[in-house]
Amino acid sequence: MATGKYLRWKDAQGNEFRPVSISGTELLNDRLLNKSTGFSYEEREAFNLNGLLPPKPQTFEDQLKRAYQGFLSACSDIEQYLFLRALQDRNETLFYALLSRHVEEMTPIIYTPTVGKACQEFSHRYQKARGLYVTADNVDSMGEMARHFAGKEIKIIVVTDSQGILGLGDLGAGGMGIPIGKLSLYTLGAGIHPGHCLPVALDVGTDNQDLLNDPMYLGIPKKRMKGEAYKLFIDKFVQQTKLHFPKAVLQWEDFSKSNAFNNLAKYEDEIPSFNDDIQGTGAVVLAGIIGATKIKGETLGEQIFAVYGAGAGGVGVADQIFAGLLKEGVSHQAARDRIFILDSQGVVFDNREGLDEYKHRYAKPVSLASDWQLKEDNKADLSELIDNVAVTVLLGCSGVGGAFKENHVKKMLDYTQRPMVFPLSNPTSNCEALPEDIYRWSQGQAIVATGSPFDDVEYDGKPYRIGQGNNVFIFPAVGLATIVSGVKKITMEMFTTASFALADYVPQQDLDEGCVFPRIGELKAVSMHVAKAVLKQIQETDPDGCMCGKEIDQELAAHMWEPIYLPYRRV
Ligand SMILES: NC(=O)c1ccc[n+]([C@@H]2O[C@H](COP(=O)([O-])OP(=O)(O)OC[C@H]3O[C@@H](n4cnc5c(N)ncnc54)[C@H](O)[C@@H]3O)[C@@H](O)[C@H]2O)c1
Ligand SMILES: O=C(O)C[C@H](O)C(=O)O
Ligand SMILES: [Mn+2]
Repeated sequence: MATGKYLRWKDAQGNEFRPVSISGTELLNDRLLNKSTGFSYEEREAFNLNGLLPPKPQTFEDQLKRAYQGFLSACSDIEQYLFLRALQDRNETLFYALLSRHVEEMTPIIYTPTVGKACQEFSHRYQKARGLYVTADNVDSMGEMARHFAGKEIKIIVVTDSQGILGLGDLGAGGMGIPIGKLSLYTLGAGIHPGHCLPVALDVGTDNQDLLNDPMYLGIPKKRMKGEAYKLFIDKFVQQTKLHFPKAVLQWEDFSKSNAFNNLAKYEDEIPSFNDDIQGTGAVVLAGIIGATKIKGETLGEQIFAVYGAGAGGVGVADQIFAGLLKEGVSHQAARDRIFILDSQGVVFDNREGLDEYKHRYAKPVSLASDWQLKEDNKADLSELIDNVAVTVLLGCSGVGGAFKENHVKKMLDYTQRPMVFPLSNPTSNCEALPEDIYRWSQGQAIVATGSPFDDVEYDGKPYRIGQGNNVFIFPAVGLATIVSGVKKITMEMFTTASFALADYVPQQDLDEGCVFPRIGELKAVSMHVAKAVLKQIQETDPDGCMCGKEIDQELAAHMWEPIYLPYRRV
């Protein structure tokens, strides 16, 4: 639990209280300690708050009511986002209590899809400082910057360089919205104390010309740092992080594909870290596929997979499917043979010049297509792949809205009664197909999941709930398990375990109705279930290691933060 200013103590009678040493406006301006109108008469007296608040203290429930009214009176999704962010910056306890009472309604506001718009409009909507902006000019002084967070014991950092924000691309300094949103889900979903969370934006410039042309742009108005200079900068950032935030787990988020793979490979043995787009996405998608195979009464090894989009998400998904196939006993070669990846040039064949390193393992021999009818020799697009290969699982990680068409889904029905069609790209406008179209094209037979949230769809008089295949069902749990256990390396096996645990969580009734993911409203229960499974695996893999002799439930409970007010006593 939190140290320093945010301690929880018990007195001799067993009454819990928080020892607080600050007072007056300093206390009201501390987002982790502020109770605002919730300070009692006694606390107002003890903490020098007289005259600083409207006279009548309010109950927590009334504060929540007022906050919810404020949320509802905001007239658009972005206004609601700004309302919630402002509340978060004033009073985190109230913010998380409100969120936890309205998870389904508010997650799409603080997270995908609205957070995408907030990142795009960042410079025009900026309100208050949060997190760290690390640049080439200040990276060497991270020690000094870290002092602002002294006493908070940073345990989880989500960092982006903003080059691949969702499917929206390079958003420069505006990408900061993503670490802030992801970390809110760490607290909401995994109970991590908000004081332990640090959002970081690495501002290395931007290649987004619209931002560079915008006089209001708040980031460094220069082209992106690249090559050796970029690598050196990232290295400095990691070394400084290890030094000044020695307890932190590092989550890489929304880096462009090559940097995503390179940074992960370079540092995963050096600092407990993972790339959410690669590994979190891989695990969540495998879970959905496992659920769908249960619906179909088939195995993973009976499927043929087309992963549309061969970047961080797509190759991460391919890697995790590969691991799932191996776990089922399928051979390396047979597993590779069943996974096709496509990028902007179509199916990845081995005749490509300058093929990116991370795509090699799924490149298919071009001879495979020798008898395919192709518009262009040795090149196959998605239609041509599905015309020639009995694809049963179609996964979208391309960021290309509307890329999945009727002919793709219809053709899959020739190969299987229940095709899996997961358009996973975010935000909503980048989704490869609308769920209602997929149901129409497949006469309700497709098993559908999307990355962004969608309302239920009615087809042929029957309602369908659209499962959200989003890494939110994985990263808070894996991050929590890492923090709780103190493991030094986050492994592929931890993600595979998380994936099977998530699949296990989905009740048979949901599967019967064709839905392979839990409701977002269950995020906390899901995260606890998945984190437990990962902790168990850590314990079993290394019985003498960091989880030796520890009771998992107790360890988890000791890390849980609840958004409630404790009485304050002056120290
Ligand atoms: N649901 C989730 O949890 C989740 C997780 C991660 C990423 N995503 C989404 O996946 C998308 C991609 O993210 P990323 O981080 O992998 O990006 P990325 O840039 O690393 O990869 C995008 C890939 O799509 C390919 N592509 C682009 N245009 C294409 C086209 N016309 N046809 C086929 N392929 C094309 C690119 O070549 C690249 O291989 C984004 O929209 C993102 O929101 C979703
Ligand atoms: O942020 C999300 O909603 C999921 C994922 O990390 C993405 O980049 O799209
Ligand atoms: Mn992401």
